[in-house]
Amino acid sequence: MLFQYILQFNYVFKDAIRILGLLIFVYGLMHLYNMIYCAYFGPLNKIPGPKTAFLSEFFISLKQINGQRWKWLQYYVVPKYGPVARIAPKTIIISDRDIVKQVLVTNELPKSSRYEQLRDDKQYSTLFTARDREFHKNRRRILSPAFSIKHLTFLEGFIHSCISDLVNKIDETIIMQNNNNNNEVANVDVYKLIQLNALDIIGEAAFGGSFKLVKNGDHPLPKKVFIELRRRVWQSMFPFLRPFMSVDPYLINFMNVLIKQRRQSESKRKDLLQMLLDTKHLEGGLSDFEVYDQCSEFLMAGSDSTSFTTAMTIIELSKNPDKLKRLSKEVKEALIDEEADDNILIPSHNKLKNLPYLNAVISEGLRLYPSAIDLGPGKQTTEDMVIKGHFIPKDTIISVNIFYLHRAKKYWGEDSNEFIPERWLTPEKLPTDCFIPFSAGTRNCIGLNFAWMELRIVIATLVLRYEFKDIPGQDNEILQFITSGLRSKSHYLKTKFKV
Ligand code: HEM
Repeated sequence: MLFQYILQFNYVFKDAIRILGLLIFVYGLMHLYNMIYCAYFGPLNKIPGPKTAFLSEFFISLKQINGQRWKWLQYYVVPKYGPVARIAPKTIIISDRDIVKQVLVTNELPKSSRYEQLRDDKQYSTLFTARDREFHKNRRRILSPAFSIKHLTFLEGFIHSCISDLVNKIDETIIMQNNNNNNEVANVDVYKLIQLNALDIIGEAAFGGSFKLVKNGDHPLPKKVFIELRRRVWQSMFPFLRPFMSVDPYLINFMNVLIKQRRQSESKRKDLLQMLLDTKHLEGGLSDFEVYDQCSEFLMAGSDSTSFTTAMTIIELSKNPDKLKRLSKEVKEALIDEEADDNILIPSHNKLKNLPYLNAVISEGLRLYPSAIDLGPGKQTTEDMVIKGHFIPKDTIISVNIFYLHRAKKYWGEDSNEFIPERWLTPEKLPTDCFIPFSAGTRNCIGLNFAWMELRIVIATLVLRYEFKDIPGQDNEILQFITSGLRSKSHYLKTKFKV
């Protein structure tokens, strides 16, 4: 009896396995058919591009993981396939000024669904990851006062206090390397220090106080936030990993304590954190979780981006002594009657904001080294459309090639890859619509004014106090994950005090 039962169960079990196998096979076949159909016969098949990349997102995800996606696009895909190229089953990259304008400004296409994967909690969007037009408009309206010209004066104080740490650190390095002789040259890792300085500034502006990274070299919070960013990038590329990856409780605890302390404290700093907390009573104001989420976003969006441009601009100046000299002369003359505080002169933004050569140098830095090389997660079409003769079906993801627009010879001339700030002194001759380091349209960077202020003050302080000379032969390979940076995370310059 038992034997018969086992035998019968065995038959049923085997049949079930066979049916399951057949179902999996049919599903696989359908999936393969869909993949091949979408790749080579679907509505995007007229757009040129590397054929293997049409089959699956996997190819581009692999390049994204090791930071090389941008190089593949700039030096292989765009030269070979032109201004509208297909780089994945449903993704194209555009490298044409008119098309970019249409996508970002005229049609204002919404962000792609990939931004949802970058959220901590899929239900809660931040300003950066918002897709719904109305939600974004409302959130932007609420957050804009924190970045307004009026509020920048409060934020400027935070920048100043962090820059004194930066200057003290560089001074200390010069003095230490030269056995207390102030007139000698030292090798200073300017790239690294500028990166730490930008994090300290965001710490001051959005987390209640500087992380003191320049001074002490370490603080767990920024490290954890960047691990968190990596987690989100991974889950955006491989959504099935989401259930296995959770946010580090340290981050939430840190912010919870900070928010609680701030709510209880009498004296309120006028920083970004406070501005966000004060929205609680407004319509559409932020909950405590959203304040935490938004501040973390400022840290991710506002530190590496600003520090990359600042550092690369200083590195370019160190390779171009005549331009460095011209800039420091302009800054020095503008500050002739400014008093140094504790022997450190950190210029006020008011004195710097209209200096033509300083602005030209920064624009050139932003042009050659835009931290958002292309708007990777992209925009998404909401209906079929024709762009400059190309049929683009609904739900296509469109990546915007900022790097190409900034460097194309056809827009900027034969010297487009060279660092020539002078070109900005006659802006009427420039293709300014091809200059979009902060993106364009309603989804442009909310931190634009803050970033410009930081760039001006940091660069002016440094060129006023030090002479820099490049040390050739260092690894200058750029990697791009969400923002870009040097692979080596360091670049040394020969640095000495100005006489
Ligand atoms: C040189 C420095 C910076 C550059 C080049 C830059 C660039 C950009 C770009 C290209 C975007 C559009 C991204 C997209 O569409 O996916 C953006 C958006 C954004 N940036 Fe920046 N950024 C900089 C500094 C900052 C700073 C300092 C902050 C904040 C403290 C910040 C916060 C944001 C936020 C919150 C958004 C989303 C805005 C929205 O969707 O309304 N950025 N930035």
